[in-house]
Amino acid sequence: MIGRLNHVAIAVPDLEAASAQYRNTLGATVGAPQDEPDHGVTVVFIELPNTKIELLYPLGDESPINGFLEKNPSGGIHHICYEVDDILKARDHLLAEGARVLGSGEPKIGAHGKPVLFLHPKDFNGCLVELEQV
Ligand SMILES: C[C@H](C(=O)O)C(=O)SCCNC(=O)CCNC(=O)[C@H](O)C(C)(C)COP(=O)(O)OP(=O)(O)OC[C@H]1O[C@@H](n2cnc3c(N)ncnc32)[C@H](O)[C@@H]1OP(=O)(O)O
Ligand SMILES: [Co+2]
Repeated sequence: MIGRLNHVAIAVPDLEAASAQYRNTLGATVGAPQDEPDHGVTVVFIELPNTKIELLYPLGDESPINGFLEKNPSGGIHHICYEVDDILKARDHLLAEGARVLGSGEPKIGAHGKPVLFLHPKDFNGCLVELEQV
């Protein structure tokens, strides 16, 4: 069911500084900030040869990243995103397996314009999992 690793997301306390560090210190190809109001984040994607890094910064008071940064003020790995062919089929399988799908359970459109869902970290070894239909 899960396919390629689409991205690894890192919540950062300073998006500009983290972007400059990846661009200048790590010599990576760093995209422009992208507001995702539906998800309460501003994201920056870093293209790697085999996957992407998604830098996450809170957008708005309700952002799910605020709580994470309060607990982890210097930032940290926030989630990993796996690709799936059919997100509704994957969701129904996961629900049947007893996993918790976060939010309404209906996919939202993510930063790549594709449907995404999130699975509770407590069900996956303390790791917040995102699924993206590609
Ligand atoms: C758009 C873009 C894209 O790629 O397209 C994105 O990714 S958007 C990315 C932003 N969107 C999301 O993250 C949506 C999914 N996230 C959520 O629904 C929520 O953040 C959540 C349910 C994971 C956590 O909600 P919360 O922070 O209010 O809840 P709590 O603080 O009570 O956390 C409950 C327990 O989960 C743990 N916990 C919280 N967040 C994480 C995380 N990222 N990774 C691992 N564990 C986590 C807490 O430490 C706590 O553990 P303990 O009980 O042991 O203390
Ligand atoms: Co993501």
